[in-house]
Amino acid sequence: MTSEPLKVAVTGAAGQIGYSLLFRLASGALGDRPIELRLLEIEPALKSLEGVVMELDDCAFPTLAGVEIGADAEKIFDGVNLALLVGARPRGPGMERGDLLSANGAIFTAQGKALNAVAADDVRIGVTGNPANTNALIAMTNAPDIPRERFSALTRLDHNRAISQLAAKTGAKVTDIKKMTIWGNHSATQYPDLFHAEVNGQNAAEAVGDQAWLENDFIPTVAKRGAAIIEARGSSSAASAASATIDAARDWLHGSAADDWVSMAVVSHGEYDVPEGLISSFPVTTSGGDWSIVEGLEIDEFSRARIDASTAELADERNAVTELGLI
Ligand SMILES: NC(=O)c1ccc[n+]([C@@H]2O[C@H](COP(=O)([O-])OP(=O)(O)OC[C@H]3O[C@@H](n4cnc5c(N)ncnc54)[C@H](O)[C@@H]3O)[C@@H](O)[C@H]2O)c1
Ligand SMILES: O=C(O)C[C@H](O)C(=O)O
Repeated sequence: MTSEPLKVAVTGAAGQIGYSLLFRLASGALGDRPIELRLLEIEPALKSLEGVVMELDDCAFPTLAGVEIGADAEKIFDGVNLALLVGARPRGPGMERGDLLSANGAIFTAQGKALNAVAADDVRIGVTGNPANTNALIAMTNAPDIPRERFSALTRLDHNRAISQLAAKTGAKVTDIKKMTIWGNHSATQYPDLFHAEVNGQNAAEAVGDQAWLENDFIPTVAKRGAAIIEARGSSSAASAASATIDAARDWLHGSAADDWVSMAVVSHGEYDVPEGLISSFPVTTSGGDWSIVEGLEIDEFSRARIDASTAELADERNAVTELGLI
């Protein structure tokens, strides 16, 4: 195994999510391999980022091999093995994530181009900044030399939220819950699926045995959790988003558990009739740095309608960013 540091870029590093994410990355959340952080920010935020770097230094983390900061994407992304694209404006109260398309889309055009030019051959790119799926699509389209399968958008937070809600409902431990799936967009149309999930080996929908709860409580609670947090905190989820960003990156690099799968928004090749080329959330397993969509699940009418609604929204977002000239 190489002891060369893993070069990890984080954008928006001086933001809320960055303030949690950087310390977890630096303290070994991705494993024992030393890590070199490459932190990208806009010029006005660099001073604040310098303060965060002082704090990173002060932690004396054994796994932190170096930190570089800057506002030039081509310098910061040079040779990176993992790029976590967090930097983007968050939504405020009353906004939908799709409202951020034009505000944030341009960031991902430029960053996709920069990654295409200078990232390491083995780069993996995880997009957390909203609207995450379509931002990942923009970055992917602007990076034609990087395989499309190296891009993903974060739906792991939704996945974790769904596990937590189901555990609370059934009295099970979160570790007793397997095979959770989030389908579609990281938005209010997402579909958290209990029909393929398991609680202690039992089908989750059967274990719950309460279709009204599933439809009127579970699905909307998970899908609208981001808005509930904005309403309560006055700003969007940060520590939980950082934690999910790490869960997703760790499983992508090191592999998912043998008896389980995870949710990742990845490029569709037409699986489950999701239109080709969209970045949509699927059940995936990961191994050796690659993901594969779990195939062969039976999709009933209830699930079909919800997957179709969310992927229709993704197709609309793709049309919108095409019209904006971003892809
Ligand atoms: N996918 C998810 O599950 C999920 C969860 C929570 C938040 N988010 C999203 O993550 C994003 C960041 O959230 P936050 O709370 O950290 O926001 P924040 O406003 O606290 O931080 C964003 C940071 O990005 C920086 N930035 C802006 N443009 C940039 C650019 N071109 N290059 C580099 N940095 C840039 C800003 O200066 C700022 O420091 C938002 O879009 C938010 O909606 C996604
Ligand atoms: O909801 C938001 O805008 C923030 C984030 O995407 C979340 O799900 O918490």
